[in-house]
Amino acid sequence: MTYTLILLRHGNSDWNQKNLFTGWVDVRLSDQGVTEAKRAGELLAASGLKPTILYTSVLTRAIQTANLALETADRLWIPVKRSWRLNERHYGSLQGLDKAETLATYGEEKFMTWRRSFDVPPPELEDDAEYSQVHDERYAGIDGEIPRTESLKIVIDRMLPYWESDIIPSLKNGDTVLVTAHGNSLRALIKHLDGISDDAIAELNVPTGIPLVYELDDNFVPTKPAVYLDPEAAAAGAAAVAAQGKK
Ligand SMILES: O=C(O)[C@@H](CO)OP(=O)(O)O
Repeated sequence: MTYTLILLRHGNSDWNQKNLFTGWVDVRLSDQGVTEAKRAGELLAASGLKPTILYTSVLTRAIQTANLALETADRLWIPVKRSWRLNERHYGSLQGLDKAETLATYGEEKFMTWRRSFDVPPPELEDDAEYSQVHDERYAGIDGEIPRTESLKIVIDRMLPYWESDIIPSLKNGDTVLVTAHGNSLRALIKHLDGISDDAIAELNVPTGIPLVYELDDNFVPTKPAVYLDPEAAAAGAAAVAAQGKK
């Protein structure tokens, strides 16, 4: 028995376009992101893959992306589950800062440690800061504290319980699962699925808006390398993410 899992990072957002650290700030898709999301739906339809359940974060850019992709693929009707556990990594006090300015101010080593180290979170965001989420009603019911910052390790620790409790049961049920989430929450899931080391994960970047398809075995381990439905665009998109800040 094999299981099909499709991962999709949201399309380019307004803040991706402006080159700002985003994290839990609830920005919307840019026009480019809308186009990317529709194209993701075209790629899904052309591949013959038919998602039967959708998982998203509770951030608008992921929800918009999923809706546009599924509408394009004529599957807007499938059941949906959303969880904050699929949210982007909380970027702490970097949320809202310009990536190029941050790089220039703090230097490459610190910038890359904050962006891509496994377990060093950026400084915490103050509760009264403009881009804090502590009073956001969508997080009123979350178990435990709302994060003030997160490392990739912390994202893995809050995302994996949901993978186990909800997404794996859907796969076991025979569903073709579409997970629409974020650069760093998907890096967390890919690290787990592909068994990538804490060091090597620094090099992995996820492009916006291109479905990544896994075939998993009975132990939910990939039977072969996952495939982007547009490999060329995915490689170019991942390189663009890696270069953020340097322009
Ligand atoms: O700003 C963010 O929230 C993320 C994703 O857009 O950026 P980065 O790729 O720098 O982790």
